[in-house]
Amino acid sequence: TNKTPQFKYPKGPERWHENYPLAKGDKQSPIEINSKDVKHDSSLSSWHASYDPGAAKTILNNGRTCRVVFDDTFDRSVLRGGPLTGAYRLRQLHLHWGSSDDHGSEHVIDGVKYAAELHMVHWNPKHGNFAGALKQPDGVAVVGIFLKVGNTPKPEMKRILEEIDNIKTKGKEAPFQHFDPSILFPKSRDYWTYHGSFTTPPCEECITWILLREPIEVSADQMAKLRSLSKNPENEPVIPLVDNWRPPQPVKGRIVRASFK
Ligand SMILES: CN(C)c1nnc([C@H](N)S(N)(=O)=O)s1
Ligand SMILES: [Zn+2]
Repeated sequence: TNKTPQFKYPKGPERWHENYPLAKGDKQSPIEINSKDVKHDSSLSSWHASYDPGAAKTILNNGRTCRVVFDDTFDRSVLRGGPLTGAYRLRQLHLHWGSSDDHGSEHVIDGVKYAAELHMVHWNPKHGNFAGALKQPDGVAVVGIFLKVGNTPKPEMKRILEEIDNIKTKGKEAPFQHFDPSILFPKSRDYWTYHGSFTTPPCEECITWILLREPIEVSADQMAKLRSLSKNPENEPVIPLVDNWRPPQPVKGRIVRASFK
């Protein structure tokens, strides 16, 4: 039972376009990826992240997701290679998850919905600042990592989930330092890439998506921990922060390339 995703916006995803016209664009995200339609591109190089653990600053609950914010005032934590030209600066990471383990990811792979999807948002400094990058087709690069419930959970996820108790309600923020998000990467560097958008309004179509093929494992308890976050501010009636995912959008003829055969 995939309950309709809940969002902080007064309207659900089907009505976002009434206030955010881009939401009805031709390059919206997320999308369903079907391996039969994917094109292997042997010219795609491998991607490389060089993150400075000292760039991690805080973790916050913005009522929509839990987000770790990084210092992006210079090329301190960058992503290069793959489909990208130049170095993109890591700005923040956040997650999308469901109300149960059978759904929660935004992208759907060959019909599979993962329990959660982690996004690492990077921007291209050639566009001056983040706001400027949002207006460019090559402005932003998001690495997406799928999370599935398993018996050998990644110890590195613990760091983020340990902080959850300090940011239970909307607006809560806690220091989050000495954290290198590359420890969350799976073994394989295989990825799909396509051009799309932010999955929350205003849904700017400025994103080069790099979706890692190999999911990482989290435990059922870790998923329950994520679902213990609330959308409401402190001292207000509890609204569980779950199902903060946008449903797949029309592909509209876009080609999804794979770095692997
Ligand atoms: C402006 N920023 C950083 C973002 N806007 N929308 C975001 C979405 N959560 S996603 N999923 O990254 O497109 S992140
Ligand atoms: Zn996201």
